[in-house]
Amino acid sequence: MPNEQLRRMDAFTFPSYSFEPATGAASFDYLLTGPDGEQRFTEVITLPVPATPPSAHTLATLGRVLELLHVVAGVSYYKAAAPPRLVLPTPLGGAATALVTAVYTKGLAEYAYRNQLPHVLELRPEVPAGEVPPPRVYDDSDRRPLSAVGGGKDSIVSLEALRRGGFDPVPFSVNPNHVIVAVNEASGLPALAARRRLDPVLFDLNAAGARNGHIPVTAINSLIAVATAVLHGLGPVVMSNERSASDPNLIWNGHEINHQWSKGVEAEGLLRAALADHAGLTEPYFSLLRPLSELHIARLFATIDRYDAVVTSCNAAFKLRDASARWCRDCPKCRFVFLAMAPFMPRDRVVGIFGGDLLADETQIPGYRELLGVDGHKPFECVGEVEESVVALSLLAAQDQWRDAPVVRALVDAVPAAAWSTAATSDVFTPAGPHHVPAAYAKTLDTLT
Ligand SMILES: CC(=O)N[C@H]1[C@@H](OP(=O)(O)OP(=O)(O)OC[C@H]2O[C@@H](n3ccc(=O)[nH]c3=O)[C@H](O)[C@@H]2O)O[C@H](CO)[C@@H](O)[C@@H]1O[C@H](C)C(=O)N[C@@H](C)C(=O)N[C@@H](CCC(=O)O)C(=O)O
Ligand SMILES: Nc1ncnc2c1ncn2[C@@H]1O[C@H](COP(=O)(O)OP(=O)(O)OP(=O)(O)O)[C@@H](O)[C@H]1O
Repeated sequence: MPNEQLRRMDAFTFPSYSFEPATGAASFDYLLTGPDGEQRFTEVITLPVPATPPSAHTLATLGRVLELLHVVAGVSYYKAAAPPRLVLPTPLGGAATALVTAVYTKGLAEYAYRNQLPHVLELRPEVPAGEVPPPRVYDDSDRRPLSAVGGGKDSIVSLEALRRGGFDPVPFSVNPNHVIVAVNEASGLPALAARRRLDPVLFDLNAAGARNGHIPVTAINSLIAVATAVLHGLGPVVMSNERSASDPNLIWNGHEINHQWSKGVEAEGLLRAALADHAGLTEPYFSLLRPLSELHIARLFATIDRYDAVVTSCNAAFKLRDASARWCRDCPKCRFVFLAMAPFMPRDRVVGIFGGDLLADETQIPGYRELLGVDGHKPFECVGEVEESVVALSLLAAQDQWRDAPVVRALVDAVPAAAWSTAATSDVFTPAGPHHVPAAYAKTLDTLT
C-alpha cells in the first residue's frame, strides 16, 4: 500500500484474536481503515505448551491476559500510520483503559517526537460501552517466579539473586537469540521461551517508507511473560528494570519523552493494576531491581563471573536482521555499560567481556561527553543518568589501572566542577524510589553483596 494512503488512514481497530491451547499459538488481527482502503495485519505469538493441560480457570485467566496483550501489541502496526482513532475491541475497566492509553501515548512518545506527530501524545482510545464481568481471583503469589531474561547484565543479576535467595526461578525469554540461549545455558537452569512473529507486511511497509520508530517493547514482552506464567502455573514475572528507566530523555510540547517508558515504574504500576483488575492476578509482575541505579546493578554484576563469556547488553545484538554477534563497542549502551562495569572489575576482565577497551579508544570521547552531560541530551538508549556516569568516572580516576587511560584523562578534564560536586555527594548506591517488590523478595539482592 502506498504511503500516501497509509497516512490518510482514519482508524486502527482490533478485529479478532484466537488462542489454540494444543499449540500455544495466539493469533492477533489488526486493521487500519481509511478513505482509500484498508490494511490488515496478523501477529502470531506462540506460548510454550505446558506438560499438563490447563484447567478451565487457568484458560479463563489466560484469556483475560491475552485480551490485554492483543491491544498492547497493536502499537507496532498502529505506528505505521498513526491514525487519529484507536477503537478498542471490547469494553475494558478503568485500570485496563489507563494501561492502553498510556502505552499508545507515553509508550509511543519518542516515536511521536521523532516523527513530529503531537496528536499521538493526546490519543484517547474509544472503548465500547458495556460491563466487564469481574475476573475470578487467581492467586499466584507463592509459586515459582518466571524470570525474564534479555541477555544483559540486569536480568543476570535478578536471575542469580532469585536463585541464591532460594526462589527456584524459571528463566523466560521472547524469541531468544544466540545471546539469550548462551546466557540460559550458562545459568544451567531449564528455560521457557515464547515465539513472536510480527506480520511480514509491516517490514514491506517499512521498506517502502511507512512511519516507523521506537515502540514500548517491554510492555509487550511483559504481557507475553505473564501469559506464559499463567499457562504454566507459575508465580510472579520478575523483571530487571532499574530506577533510571523512569527518567525522561527530554520534554516536548509539555510531555515527557522517555525512550524506556515501558521499563519505568509508572508502566509497571499500570500493568500490575490492569492485570489485577482485568485478569484477577494477585501478584503478577514486578521489577526486582527497581530501587537500584544502573551503577549499583553493575557493581552487583561484578560479583558474578559465570556469564562473562556470554553477557551482552548491546541492542545491536538484538536486531531481527543484521544483528551484531555481541557488543558492537560503538553505541551509547556499550559505552555506558563499559563505564559502569569498569570501576568494579580488573581491567582485563571488562576488556575480555567487551572484546575491546573502550576507554583506550579516543574515538569514543564524543559519545562519552554526551553520557556525562557535557554535550547534548541523554541518548535515546537504555543508559544511566548523567550523575551515574560522573560517579563511575570519579571512581576510575581514583584507580591506578584506569587513571591514565586516554578516554578517562580527556573526560576528567571535560566534566564541569558542578557535576563533580554532585557526584561527590551522590547516593547512587543507596536503593531508593517507588517500587513493587513484594516483602518475600525484598532481601534477595543481599545474597549478591
Ligand atoms: C534492536 C533494536 O534496537 N531495534 C530497534 C530498531 O529496529 P531495527 O529496524 O534496527 O531492527 P529490528 O529490531 O530488527 O526491527 C525491525 C522492524 O520491526 C519493527 N518492530 C520490531 C519489534 C517490535 O516489537 N515491533 C516493531 O514494530 C521495528 O520498527 C523495525 O522497523 O529501530 C526501530 C525503530 O526505531 C525500533 O522499533 C527497534 O526497537 C525494537 C522494538 C527493540 O526491540 N528495541 C529494544 C532493544 C529497545 O529499544 N529496548 C528499550 C526498552 C524500551 C521500552 O520501553 O520497552 C531499551 O532497552 O532501552
Ligand atoms: N527477549 C526478551 N524476552 C524476555 N524478556 C526480555 C527480553 N529482552 C529484554 N527482556 C527483559 O526486559 C527488561 C528490559 O530489558 P533490558 O534489555 O534493559 O535488560 P537486560 O537485557 O537484562 O539488561 P541490560 O540493561 O544490561 O541490557 C529486562 O527485565 C529484561 O529481562
